[in-house]
Amino acid sequence: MIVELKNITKYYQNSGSAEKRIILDDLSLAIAKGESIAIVGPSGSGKSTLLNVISSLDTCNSGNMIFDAQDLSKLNEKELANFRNQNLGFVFQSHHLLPQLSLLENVLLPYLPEKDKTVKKEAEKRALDLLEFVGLSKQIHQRPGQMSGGECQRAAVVRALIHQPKLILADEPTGSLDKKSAEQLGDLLVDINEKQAVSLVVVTHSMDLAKKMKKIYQLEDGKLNLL
Ligand SMILES: Nc1ncnc2c1ncn2[C@@H]1O[C@H](COP(=O)(O)OP(=O)(O)OP(=O)(O)O)[C@@H](O)[C@H]1O
Repeated sequence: MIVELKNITKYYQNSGSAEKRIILDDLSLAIAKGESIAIVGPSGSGKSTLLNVISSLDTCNSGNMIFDAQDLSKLNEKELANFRNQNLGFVFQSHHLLPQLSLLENVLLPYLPEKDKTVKKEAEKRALDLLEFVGLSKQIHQRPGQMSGGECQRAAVVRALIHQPKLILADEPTGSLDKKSAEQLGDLLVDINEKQAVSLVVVTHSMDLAKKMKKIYQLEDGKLNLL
């Protein structure tokens, strides 16, 4: 398993109030290595919260989160940050590329402080290969403002992959795209999941995107149901 959530409970409680608002209710989930899953559910059902718990960006009130056989509850903040940097790739609804940098520079940004020339060269080779894989090899020197929304989002996927993560977490990755670009991005994520040996968790309102994943879970009343 790449991810095992065991009996996760997460609630919010206003200060001074005894009432708890339960978002994740004794929820368990196992994601196999190489698997792709979609999490769907009504607005406010806790999808982003769940994604944040999986990525260790958010804590839960009880339960365990195991990643690749490692119990994350045993790690401190600094160790968690290292864990995220090494193992996870994030794709958001907006691409968050820096407008003043070229596409290639954006993708290689995490390697800017890198002093080891071999590591840098290898990252550059990976960046060029991945940019070719997503069909952007001709645009590597263009800036985000000179590219379409779909192209920027594909570049954001490459940025998420550049450090060879084990798991990609995507929160509404097609939410800002038109139908055709959304379709292309969904296919790209599936292709990457299958060919780059990376597991994939996608949170979305789009059933078109969800259906491309191997499993679809519906989050409702704090519980996950396999559709
Ligand atoms: N820091 C917080 N304090 C209190 N309540 C919060 C906090 N963060 C989130 N919530 C509540 O938790 C619930 C779940 O939020 P979440 O963003 O996970 O839902 P979602 O399913 O991703 O929604 P959407 O589909 O609209 O993005 C919401 O009702 C939200 O208001």
